[in-house]
Amino acid sequence: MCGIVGLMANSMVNQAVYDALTVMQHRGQDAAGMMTWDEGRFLLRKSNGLVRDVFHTRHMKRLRGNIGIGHVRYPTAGSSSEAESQPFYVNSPYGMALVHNGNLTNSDQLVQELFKTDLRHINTSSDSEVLLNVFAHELGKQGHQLDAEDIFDAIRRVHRRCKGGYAAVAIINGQGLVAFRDPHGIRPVVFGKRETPDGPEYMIASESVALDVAGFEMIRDLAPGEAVFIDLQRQVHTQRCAENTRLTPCIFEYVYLARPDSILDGANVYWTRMRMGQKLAAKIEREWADHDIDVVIPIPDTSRTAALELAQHLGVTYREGFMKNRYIGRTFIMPGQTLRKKSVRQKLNAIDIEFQDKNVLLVDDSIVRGTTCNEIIQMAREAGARNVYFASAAPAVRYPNVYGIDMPVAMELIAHDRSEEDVAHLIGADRLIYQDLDDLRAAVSEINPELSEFDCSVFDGRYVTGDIDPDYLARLEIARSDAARQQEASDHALVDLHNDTEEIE
Ligand SMILES: O=P(O)(O)OC[C@H]1O[C@H](OP(=O)(O)OP(=O)(O)O)[C@H](O)[C@@H]1O
Ligand SMILES: NC(=O)CC[C@H](N)C(=O)O
Ligand SMILES: [Mg+2]
Repeated sequence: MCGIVGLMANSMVNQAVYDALTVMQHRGQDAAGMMTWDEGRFLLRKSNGLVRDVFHTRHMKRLRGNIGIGHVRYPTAGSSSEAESQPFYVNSPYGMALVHNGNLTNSDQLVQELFKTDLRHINTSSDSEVLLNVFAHELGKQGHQLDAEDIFDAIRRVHRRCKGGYAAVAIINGQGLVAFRDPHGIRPVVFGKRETPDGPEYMIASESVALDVAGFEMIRDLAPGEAVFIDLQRQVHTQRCAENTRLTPCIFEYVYLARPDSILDGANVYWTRMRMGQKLAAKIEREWADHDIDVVIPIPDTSRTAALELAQHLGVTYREGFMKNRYIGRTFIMPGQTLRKKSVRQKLNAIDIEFQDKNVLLVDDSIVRGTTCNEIIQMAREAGARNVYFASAAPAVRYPNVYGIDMPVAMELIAHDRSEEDVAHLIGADRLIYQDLDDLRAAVSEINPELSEFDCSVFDGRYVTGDIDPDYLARLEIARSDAARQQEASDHALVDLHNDTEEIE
């Protein structure tokens, strides 16, 4: 899950793109980038780091133009080198730039096809460069006088060729801004409008919170397989560009990935997390009616919403027993296990009096590798807790993700091939309670009854695109385990637009 944004405005877009990326920083902390279009010229700045570190005043001054796209990256393919940060650019046809959230599952095959049949070279191991080149190649078949129908025809063929989860926004030189979403709607994308005295402006983004901060009214989510094209006259064209579409959004967006103040596919993320807390409380009442929990303590940040609701429904005191260092980012999306582990201790510190001689129920939104709960349970014991119970607002994460969340290796998941008792023992909890999958699904669909199906692959091993088999997962494991990535060189030279110099105009 990266964050993407596209903006067509009537004045310079650089600051609004920057602001949108800042509010989507939680979707990717490795790299950030922006490409603007200034009457026939693309301008680029991208680099490793947080938004505030990547864009300095001199870069912002250079990013001129009324159309722009931006990206915050959390790599799920290739390396975390600067060369693979986004946006990507190709000069033919027209000149195009693209940002992508998600992960293509047939990227290797597409690289071969692009090289052998389409005569296109992919210079990195990023699937997003592949997606851009497939789109560019298909657009190149449409002839000279491009209109909305031509763009939609090209996207129709992109959907036929590309498999996996993808939400993308692109600028086509001299034509406009275009966005599309995969036929299963796995990754989110919304678009909105803002009226100005000079006419309407449009923003497309991964999460509605980006529209909120910039004062855009949400129009709607893109439907699965749908594309939106905004031409230079600010005319909006939309079309469903895939057959057999089925909305099965990634349920992990509601559990952890998205900000609680976003609304995705008509479901308010905050409300869904409240429901998760309520349902978890009901499970505890069902299965452990005579519990002896003295206090419910959340593990900041994401679990707070569910934990407070859980405590209220159980009628147990809720206390903030862990203080979070606001300057440390999300640990789950950090690269490498050593860094993640170290960061949990730097990020969270216990307030001893909330633990001394108490039976505490620690609540997290999910347990993935077990990095956080391992450390936290130890900290609770060090702080004097009598018994440490642990509850997860999501079911056990047992299977790899292949659609844009970087958990590609089953063996790295603490619950893979293990019973709940085994996990409880391993993390050192006196009791462990996981949410049931049906309850998690209900927590979202009760908020928006039109949402009935989800990609729940990390919980049930069922991959909605139907192209994932054990061989695929075995190959992914070899390529993307933490161990494999440690060996990979991360300093590939940046081959891209050559206007990214440190020069000040
Ligand atoms: O079992 P693990 O592999 O540790 O992964 C799960 C943990 O990681 C996430 O927290 P994170 O620190 O990324 O972000 P947050 O501050 O939004 O909770 C999530 O909220 C869990 O706490
Ligand atoms: N998390 C994502 O959406 C990643 C996008 C893309 N696959 C990359 O690795 O850059
Ligand atoms: Mg957390």
